[in-house]
Amino acid sequence: MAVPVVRHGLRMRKFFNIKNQDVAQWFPGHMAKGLNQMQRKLKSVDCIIEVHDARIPVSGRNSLFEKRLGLSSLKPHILILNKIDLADLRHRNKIESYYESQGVKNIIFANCKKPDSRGIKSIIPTVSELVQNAERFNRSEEKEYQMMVIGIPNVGKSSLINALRAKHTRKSKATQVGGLPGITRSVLERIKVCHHPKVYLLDTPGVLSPRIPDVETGLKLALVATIKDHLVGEDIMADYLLYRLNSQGNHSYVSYLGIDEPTDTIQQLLVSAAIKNNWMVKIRDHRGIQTVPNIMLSATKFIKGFRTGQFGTLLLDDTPLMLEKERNN
Ligand SMILES: Nc1nc2c(ncn2[C@@H]2O[C@H](COP(=O)(O)OP(=O)(O)OP(=O)(O)O)[C@@H](O)[C@H]2O)c(=O)[nH]1
Repeated sequence: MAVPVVRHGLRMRKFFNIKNQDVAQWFPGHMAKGLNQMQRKLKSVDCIIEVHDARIPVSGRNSLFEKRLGLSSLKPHILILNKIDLADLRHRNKIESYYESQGVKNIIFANCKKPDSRGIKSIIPTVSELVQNAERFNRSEEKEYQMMVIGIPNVGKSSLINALRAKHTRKSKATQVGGLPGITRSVLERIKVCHHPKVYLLDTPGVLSPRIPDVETGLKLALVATIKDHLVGEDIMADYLLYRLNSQGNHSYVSYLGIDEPTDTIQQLLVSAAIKNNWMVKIRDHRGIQTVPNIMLSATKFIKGFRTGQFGTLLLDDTPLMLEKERNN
């Protein structure tokens, strides 16, 4: 346990620290195939659209995309930071300058649930401009543009395709959207998303980086539903969420869970929430059948609160961390 400090009126741990976590076990396997497919299709692509979750604007991007697909060095590349309805973007300019220092120039903040929003509207014009100003190699005779949408699982790639299609063709859903990571598994599907100019998109399966660099990154990926909950454990995810909320002085979980006061002890939070909400479970022990607080249900509800925006807009990456990373590079 790290040394406690008082932050935002709450006595809490200074660092998030869990021991003996083998982060490698959180990697879901079955992911390498997707990248090979994408690499094979690269020749027929004019622009790469990478979607990432704006709540983790810096963490968790797959470094293999850069290595295997070249990104901006080979083809025009746009980074879409999606789910801005759930993300705290007060420091949007810091995110942009961080990426600028990394050579990522084209960033669009978007909400793929709103086809008529500003971010979504700006995508096709940005793509057209980038492609017109780029060397199209073997595709210079082609009138149509083809883009490939890439990203880690569950960041909204299929939703982006549906939003563009709804916006520019007035057609409804073309590709399946899911709340669980890894919905898009099939071969790359080619979908028309705009008539003028003619733009096609290739949907791709979500591909995580094969190496999760540290426990915190793994927990952020799990909280934004990129790694399946059971691989990580809802109790650990809930503990990290509590730590992040408390660090930001966000105690809105108190009223959401109906508990009496903020706490930095996950066990206390889960037990009190279960008792207050009557989330109980029957277990059998040496004394017979007992009714006890269902702390796993509390953890699931707490995480759901985060994912559905009940604690307001949030950022799981720290802006100072970005700046520190920037300095170290
Ligand atoms: N709140 C919010 N939810 C979004 C947004 N975009 C997508 N989602 C939700 O995020 C979840 C995943 O969306 P998908 O479009 O299936 O994500 P994907 O990247 O194609 O997922 P994989 O196929 O697993 O790689 C779904 O529940 C979507 O409804 C957004 O801008 N805001």
